[in-house]
Amino acid sequence: MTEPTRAVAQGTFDLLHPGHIHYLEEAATYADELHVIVARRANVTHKEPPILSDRQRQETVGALGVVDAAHRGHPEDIFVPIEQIDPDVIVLGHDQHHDAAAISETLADRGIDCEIERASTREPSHDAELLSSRAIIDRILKQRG
Ligand SMILES: Cc1cc2nc3c(=O)[nH]c(=O)nc-3n(C[C@H](O)[C@H](O)[C@H](O)COP(=O)(O)O)c2cc1C
Ligand SMILES: Nc1ncnc2c1ncn2[C@@H]1O[C@H](COP(=O)(O)OP(=O)(O)OP(=O)(O)O)[C@@H](O)[C@H]1O
Repeated sequence: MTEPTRAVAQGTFDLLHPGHIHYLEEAATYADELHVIVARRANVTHKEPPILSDRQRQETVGALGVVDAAHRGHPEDIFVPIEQIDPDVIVLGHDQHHDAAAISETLADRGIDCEIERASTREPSHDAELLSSRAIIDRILKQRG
């Protein structure tokens, strides 16, 4: 009996939208199981911090049918969950700022044998559709602020 293959996807996943679903559904096609690492608020430094707690974002992502397990990210070392999950493939998001080559190098240094893929972009399917947590927040502020 061969072990199920595992894919990892990751992100902040503050206010969920169809872009997240597109990314996770695509990431899930790379392996038998999809494991998602949800970024800790403290590690989201490249943009404004999420509105929702680490726990709420992890539990919401974990409830999605396409996700086999949602993990709260490690506070300091982003490769600790990778060592624990031991994935066959890491699927980067279409706009994620990580450099695939740099990740590959660290994986090799840490003896982790894992492919790296980049997911595609989901474009809006209608004018009013928002495919960004930030844009959803902006609309809330505009309409309710
Ligand atoms: C291979 C990999 C492992 C990650 N592991 C963690 C982690 O352990 N802890 C964490 O807070 N964030 C982790 N992240 C999430 C990054 O912090 C996340 O990609 C970054 O916040 C960008 O998220 P965004 O796409 O939502 O902007 C990881 C990202 C990658 C690519
Ligand atoms: N429209 C989209 N199409 C495909 N993937 C997406 C889309 N929007 C977000 N993602 C992916 O979902 C993951 C989590 O993204 P994130 O939590 O940063 O959401 P976001 O809506 O992009 O946030 P923000 O609007 O604050 O930048 C990332 O890997 C990102 O590439």
